[in-house]
Amino acid sequence: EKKHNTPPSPPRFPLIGNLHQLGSHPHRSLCSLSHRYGPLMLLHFGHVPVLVVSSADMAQEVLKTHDRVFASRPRSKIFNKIFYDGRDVALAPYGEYWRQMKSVCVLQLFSNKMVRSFRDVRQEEISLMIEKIRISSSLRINLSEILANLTNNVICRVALGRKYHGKTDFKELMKRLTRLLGEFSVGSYVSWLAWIDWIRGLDGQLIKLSNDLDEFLERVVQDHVDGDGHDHRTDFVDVLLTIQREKSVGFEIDRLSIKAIILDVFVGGTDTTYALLEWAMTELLHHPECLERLQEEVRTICKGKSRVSEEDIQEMKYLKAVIKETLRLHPPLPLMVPHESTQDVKLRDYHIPAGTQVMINAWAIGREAATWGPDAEEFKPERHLNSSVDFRGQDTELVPFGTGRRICPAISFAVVLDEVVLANLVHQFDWRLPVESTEYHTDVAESIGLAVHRMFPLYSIASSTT
Ligand code: HEM
Repeated sequence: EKKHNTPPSPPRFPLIGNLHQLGSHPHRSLCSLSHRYGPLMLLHFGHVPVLVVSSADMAQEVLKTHDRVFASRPRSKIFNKIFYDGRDVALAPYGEYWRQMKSVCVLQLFSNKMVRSFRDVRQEEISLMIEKIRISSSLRINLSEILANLTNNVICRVALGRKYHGKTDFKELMKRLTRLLGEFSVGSYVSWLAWIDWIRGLDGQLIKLSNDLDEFLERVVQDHVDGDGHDHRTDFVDVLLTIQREKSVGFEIDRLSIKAIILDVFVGGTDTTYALLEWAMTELLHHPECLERLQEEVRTICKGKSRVSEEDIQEMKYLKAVIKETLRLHPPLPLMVPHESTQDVKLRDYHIPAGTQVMINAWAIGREAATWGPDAEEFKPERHLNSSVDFRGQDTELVPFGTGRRICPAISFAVVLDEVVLANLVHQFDWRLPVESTEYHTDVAESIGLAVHRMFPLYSIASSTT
């Protein structure tokens, strides 16, 4: 029998396979490896074979041509413990349950109508943020913290109907969750032995956290059932409870599914949406000429207005280019969410067996010189002004939200929020870096974990223009 052709693999160690090559920023290490071994590599994380995709062409093959074959997710004991055994959307295996839940997301939770209905939530939270910045005008502020709070507040109000403060603070739970998931992510598989020890230590934490999260979500859903303590606007829990009551989507959705979807919204939506804003401000502060150009656009279109509205945004071409360029260089989920194949398939000349895990390096694809030219590493929003390449799923050159069946269902939701926040920030204030930080920060350290934001907070100085 003819031997199957497998994609090129870097040499590996017994037991750990290629884990030692990942380092703390796997998207970067995998990108370098792909320069040597090609856009389709077969690595081994421990004993698990993982296919790594690092070019727009190969992403086209995997996520477009063979979309259906690669539309499942690897099962992970850890993630399943937290995410209600894959009853959420993001980690559900490909199949009927996932299809129904995804369509609830696309048609009901993140529809254009729904996104529009939260306009005043966004505006109110932006006004609160602007006031907070204004009282610290000319002082050094922790902009990262301000942006993280804003994102968290908006998503809390949209999903749960109100902000949750207090001792069993949801924010605190989310912090614990992100930290734990980050530690479990490939970035921390430092060495096999250390890894085993450390899994043991984390196990207890995991069970405790998963119980705390469930208790919190249970309370939120029960509050909604009882009609307690949230505002009159229809939030995500309301929508899901209505579907449950009316059995309106042709399948049973129970309380577990509701809690699982809400958890997805927080885990998938908060850090990502925040990271995009933080990177956009970081790049603008390092490229004053871009900041100036953006300010000129925003201030011309909103001349005489006290704030930027969501209609104004539609005309702001440079603003959209800034967001796009930030997503290209800093995709908040640089390795997206892992996929898994459900059938044997041939990719180019390679045989890929069913059950293969796949990582798509959106970060590497955004920096490919073949697509983006010799200045691919540079922040240049102008490059998008006369280009039709977009991130909404049609072009595999830019895949910060993925593409194909598993594409992020909340693109508009996230982008509208980030655009209107960014426009208001530069409309109301002039911005600069504190003197002591301008020199070192040309290559800003990235955090470790699934969603990549800055390792250290962005401090900056705002001066009010009004
Ligand atoms: C800038 C912000 C965001 C980015 C960059 C982002 C990126 C992504 C990516 C890369 C995927 C995986 C695609 C794939 O596997 O092929 C994804 C999936 C998903 N995202 Fe987002 N996302 C963002 C915001 C949000 C928000 C705000 C929400 C919810 C409120 C959300 C909910 C989801 C869900 C539920 C999935 C799973 C879809 C599925 O498995 O079928 N995302 N997102």
